[in-house]
Amino acid sequence: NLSACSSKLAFMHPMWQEPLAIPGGDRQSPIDIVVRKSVFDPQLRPLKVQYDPRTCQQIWNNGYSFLVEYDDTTDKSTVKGGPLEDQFRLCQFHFHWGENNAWGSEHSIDRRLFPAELHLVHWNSDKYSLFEEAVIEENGLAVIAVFLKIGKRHEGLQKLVDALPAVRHKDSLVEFTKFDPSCLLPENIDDYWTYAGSLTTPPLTEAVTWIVMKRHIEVSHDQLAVFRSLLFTSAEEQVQRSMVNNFRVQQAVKGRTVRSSFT
Ligand SMILES: NS(=O)(=O)c1c(F)c(F)c(-n2cc(CC3CCCCC3)nn2)c(F)c1F
Ligand SMILES: [Zn+2]
Repeated sequence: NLSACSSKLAFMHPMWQEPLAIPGGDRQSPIDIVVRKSVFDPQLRPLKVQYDPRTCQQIWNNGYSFLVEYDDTTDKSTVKGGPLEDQFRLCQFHFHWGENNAWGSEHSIDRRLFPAELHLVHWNSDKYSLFEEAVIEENGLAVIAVFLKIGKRHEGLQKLVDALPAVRHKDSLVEFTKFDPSCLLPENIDDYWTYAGSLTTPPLTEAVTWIVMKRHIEVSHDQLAVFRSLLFTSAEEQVQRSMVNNFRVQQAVKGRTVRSSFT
């Protein structure tokens, strides 16, 4: 059962050494979302997502995940509404996944883990002029999280899967264009949980408004297996390490309220 697996997770080697001092430390991510403790907020509006596939530029392996990066010099691919007061520009999306299908997501719903989790990273272009600026501000980023389940093949994802062998090693980069990330969103994006959190990778800054989708998407076993063929290590390193279990350990909720857009 999953509880046994999650306790086993505790003994797994986390992807990186957790820093001793964390900035602030009272709104860290990821967390377990306890559904019965979430609070319905009728003032949460529908999310407005507008992505232009022409802003898609490249994929690179940063040694934590593979990032699909977008041109964020104009407001062509944006998210607003929902819990957001401002407009946020898409800068990249990436995933977190496990060594098998029993775990891999960063967030969980009532302790239920998923085999993988998609993060669409946006920064507040109403208040800041660069991602690097926004990443240290408390209302700087908005990340949309979508859980992945194993099931039927995801046709839209296949173009991305086919490009992954070209970025197998850390620091490799390949041109990747005309990809519309809205194909990775569930049909219904009106049902989500939202809470104040942080980046789950360094610099772990407490800059993120998290928007966690209630509905998951399906990808095939073979598609997810290609994610696991990536490497944490660069081509020069002697010992190659498979890029798997690239999720952070879950953090204390510390009195935060998780709001839901649905009852
Ligand atoms: N899991 S997450 O929380 O959705 C998540 C994010 F939100 C991120 F912003 C990043 N992120 C990290 C950098 C390096 C920057 C290098 C310049 C200084 C700022 C960090 N680029 N994007 C990231 F890697 C990630 F995993
Ligand atoms: Zn992430």
